[in-house]
Amino acid sequence: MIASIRHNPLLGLVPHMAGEWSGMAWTAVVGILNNLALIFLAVVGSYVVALAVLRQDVAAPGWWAAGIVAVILRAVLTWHEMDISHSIAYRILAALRMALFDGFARGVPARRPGQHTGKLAATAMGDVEKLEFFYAHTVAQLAGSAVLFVAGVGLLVPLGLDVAVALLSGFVALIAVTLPGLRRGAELGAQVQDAKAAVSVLAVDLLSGTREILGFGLIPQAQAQLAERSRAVDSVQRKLSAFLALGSSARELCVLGTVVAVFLAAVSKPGVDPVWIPALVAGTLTLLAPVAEGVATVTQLQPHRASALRVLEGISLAATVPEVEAPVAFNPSGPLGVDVRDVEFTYDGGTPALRRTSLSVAPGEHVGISGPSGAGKTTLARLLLRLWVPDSGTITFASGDGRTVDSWALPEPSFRRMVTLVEQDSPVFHGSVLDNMHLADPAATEEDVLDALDRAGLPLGGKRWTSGVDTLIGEQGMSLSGGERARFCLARALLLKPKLLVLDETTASLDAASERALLDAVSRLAGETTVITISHRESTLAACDRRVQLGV
Ligand SMILES: Nc1ncnc2c1ncn2[C@@H]1O[C@H](COP(=O)(O)OP(=O)(O)OP(=O)(O)O)[C@@H](O)[C@H]1O
Repeated sequence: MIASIRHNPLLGLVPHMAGEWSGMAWTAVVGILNNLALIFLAVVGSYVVALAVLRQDVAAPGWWAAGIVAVILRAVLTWHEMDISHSIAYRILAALRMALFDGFARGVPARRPGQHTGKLAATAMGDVEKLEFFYAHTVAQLAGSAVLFVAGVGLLVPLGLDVAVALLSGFVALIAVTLPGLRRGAELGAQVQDAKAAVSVLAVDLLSGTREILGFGLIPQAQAQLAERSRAVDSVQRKLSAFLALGSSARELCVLGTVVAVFLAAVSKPGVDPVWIPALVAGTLTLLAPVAEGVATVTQLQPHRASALRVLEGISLAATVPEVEAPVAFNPSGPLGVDVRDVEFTYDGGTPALRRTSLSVAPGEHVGISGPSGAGKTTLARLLLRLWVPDSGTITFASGDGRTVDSWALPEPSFRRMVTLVEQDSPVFHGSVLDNMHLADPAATEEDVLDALDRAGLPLGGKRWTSGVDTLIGEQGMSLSGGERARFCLARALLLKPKLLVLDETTASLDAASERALLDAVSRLAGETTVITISHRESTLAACDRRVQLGV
């Protein structure tokens, strides 16, 4: 798949905008009609002027009427062309971004060291915007100028083969002056893209490290780094702009030369009425100008191709987990037991993170898992959550009445409601309490949310929560204390009434009182939820029915 899209990524993206094909074709038709109206206007205008200058004659009313109709048509068609290409552009933007975020959602949990949010953001923003204009406008423009050019050459043939050949030679010259710069243009285009992605990567790093930057007094260095990378974009962008301007001037010279050649070929032809010569020149000029632009566009497609490749790679990110092929209905009313049998897991290119591990947890049991740093405790939690697939071994769930099912046979939606994870740094998003709770369960009512918060030991009372579930908690949950945040994330998980709850170092950074409040909340789940608590803290492990040591 990746090999074939590498070959022609611009074509590879076309199926992802299937809903817009007819709109794109219609834009091309409107573009052709608009260009035709322009050519017609140039021809009529030149004819009327030539008649007045060369013959001191006034054109018949029909010519004036035709000119006025052409002006009105131009105005209407230009507006319509812009209108439809803008609305298609927005829809293409949305279609590509949705496909891209789908890909990110599938593939990003695997997080390889080379992956960076800044690069992904640059792809989702810059690359998609560049492509949106290309598909919504440029493709139609290219198709339109190609159709008109072929028609124009055909129309000139009856006037004389040499006139048509002059026009064709102009086209060849346009390509000839553009081709030598192809590679350099591609190199500069790629450099611009890389430089922009580097700014995006740095911006994401700086934003996520704001506290460290302030804490270590690194503001001048951060500003200098950002300025340096921005200057790098500016410098390479200026080189590219100068290079493109040079190419554009060369093509304008070709257009001028072609117009002169057509003029000479036409005037040397006996029987051609001189009053039509200016019209022929104007027609040639208006026909050739968009072709020159089209040649420039086609030969400068490398950055678009590179953008399309990045977007396609994002869209086609391999899923970190396979689709459930033969889903099994399994929805016990009570807590879920779990049997981990000989499970092994290694991250891409790494050493084994979890070595041959077996563990049994009975329905309703509260088991504590400890072990040295790097033993694979978090990895096990993520395997239990089906974020990754074990390299070998099995994970089986069991109901209280003894029925069992392979983890990978459970349909995704019911699995996500039954098994849930709260980590030490579970994300809390910008927005209200309710917004955050709706991430877990979009159908949760205010009462459900208040109940879950109560059960997690964080009742919304007092001045702090005057707006109740509408209280804003700020980006990354910045207005919550560590203890509140842990209970808030626990409440979000409890909203789902999970049958297996995995807590990964949830109490790690809490003081004794906050830890107690959270453990009390967990102990109230006894009988309805199986709990696996991963922790280094003796006090947290002491609250478990049983302990298991990993990596010894
Ligand atoms: N995304 C990843 N890519 C590559 N290697 C990873 C990744 N995540 C963890 N590892 C490696 O896998 C091993 C197990 O990590 P894991 O986080 O599961 O250990 P842990 O027992 O939870 O450690 P700690 O107690 O320090 O949290 C470690 O050697 C770690 O470096």
